[in-house]
Amino acid sequence: MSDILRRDPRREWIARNRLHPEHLSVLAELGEDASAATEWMGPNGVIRRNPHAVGFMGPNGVKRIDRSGAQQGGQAAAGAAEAKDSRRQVTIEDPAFLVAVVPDMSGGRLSSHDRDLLGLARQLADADGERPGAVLAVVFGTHKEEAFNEAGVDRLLHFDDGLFDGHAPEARLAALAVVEAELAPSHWLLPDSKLGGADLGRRLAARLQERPAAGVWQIEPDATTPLGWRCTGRGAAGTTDIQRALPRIVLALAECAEPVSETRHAAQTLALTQPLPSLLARIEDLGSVAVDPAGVALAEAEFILSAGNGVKEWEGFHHAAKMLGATEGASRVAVDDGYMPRDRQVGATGTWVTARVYVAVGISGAIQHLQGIQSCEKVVAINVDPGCDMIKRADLAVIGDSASILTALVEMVARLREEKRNAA
Ligand SMILES: Cc1cc2nc3c(=O)[nH]c(=O)nc-3n(C[C@H](O)[C@H](O)[C@H](O)COP(=O)(O)OP(=O)(O)OC[C@H]3O[C@@H](n4cnc5c(N)ncnc54)[C@H](O)[C@@H]3O)c2cc1C
Repeated sequence: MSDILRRDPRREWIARNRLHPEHLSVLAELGEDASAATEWMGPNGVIRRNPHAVGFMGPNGVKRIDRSGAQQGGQAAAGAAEAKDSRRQVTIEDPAFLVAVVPDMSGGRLSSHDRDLLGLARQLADADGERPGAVLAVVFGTHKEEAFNEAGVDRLLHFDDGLFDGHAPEARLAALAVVEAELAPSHWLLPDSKLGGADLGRRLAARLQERPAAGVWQIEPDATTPLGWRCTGRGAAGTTDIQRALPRIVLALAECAEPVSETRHAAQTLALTQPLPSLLARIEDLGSVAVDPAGVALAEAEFILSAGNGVKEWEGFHHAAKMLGATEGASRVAVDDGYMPRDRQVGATGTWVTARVYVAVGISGAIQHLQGIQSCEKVVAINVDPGCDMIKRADLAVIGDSASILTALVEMVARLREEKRNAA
């Protein structure tokens, strides 16, 4: 019997349609307790979600949604565990070709831009089911990433020599040239970002004497082009979109593709057989310069501690920001009330921030504020109201009084630093 998955669109439709008379029996057939089923695996391995399964029946038969956060948290945690377990394992033993991705790895981890790029690479690698390709991640310097497999990486080439740490475009380019000579990837994908990818990608294109596509935000199959794909990228200083045949070297923007979320890959380590050329670098990285986080522009800050109307002890807030090494931000109310300067306002009419960690202290989560933090990677909310919109948006929520939580946080950080000092 063929092992091709056969879909039954009618059954899938019934599973989604809670008003259908056979809804419960079809959910049960799919192997779930229908009353509790919020997620189940569809026939093609894609996770299906039933938003109507959230909540509970009140005493008068009306459905209630628990806004205390307890149910949401529980479901989210259970959902995360389930989603983790339900990822389909994909192993590509003998790839027909390689798609090379050079992530920025800012802060030693895959950024959301890097993950989007890996999603784009998967589109290229998985397009032909008969001839699957493998996604090769080329990573430089020391890193802390542990989930290359969940981000869609089949092969991992790690250059961990200290030579590649910091700003080392010449050494990195030399290594990429060796990868090109030895593995000849079908495509090179780099983030079109200020964190190194844009510069390295253009250097690589010059070295390989190939014209790259920059500012790419979409690719589509197109049999009339030499490589079978066309791409759309921003052009004319971001004022227009340009479509062209997809070249081999692609510099892609954030959100160019959906990051991988439903499969787990081998992330098998590769090593080159050829040695890297010895190099006399003309650029020397003297290391990063410590800056006062308070002076960092909000739009560029990586870690923001932001205050709202729920902050009552301002001295404690400023002390906490200093202790944590965070850049200060604020809601409009905190600014209008004169507690924070106007240039610290986050939101639609303030600054749109892209921090890796955004801690919202006593901020309710009005839509104008949430707009300004939509690109933040992780949001932590400190609030007395478990039902407020900021708690719903947050990846981690702490329910309680802002002053006492910040005091406890500062004490904990001081204690940990002390312990580290004593151990050293
Ligand atoms: C055109 C327009 C543009 C706007 N642009 C922006 C913008 O760019 N940025 C922006 O921020 N707002 C903007 N606003 C305002 C926005 O609508 C909200 O009014 C504002 O964001 C609310 O600020 P807040 O969350 O600090 O205050 P509140 O809404 O008053 O919320 C305070 C929060 O603190 C919590 N809290 C209270 N006491 C404590 C305590 N002791 N400990 C912990 N938590 C506590 C409360 O539960 C509440 O959730 C705009 C509004 C308009 C109309």
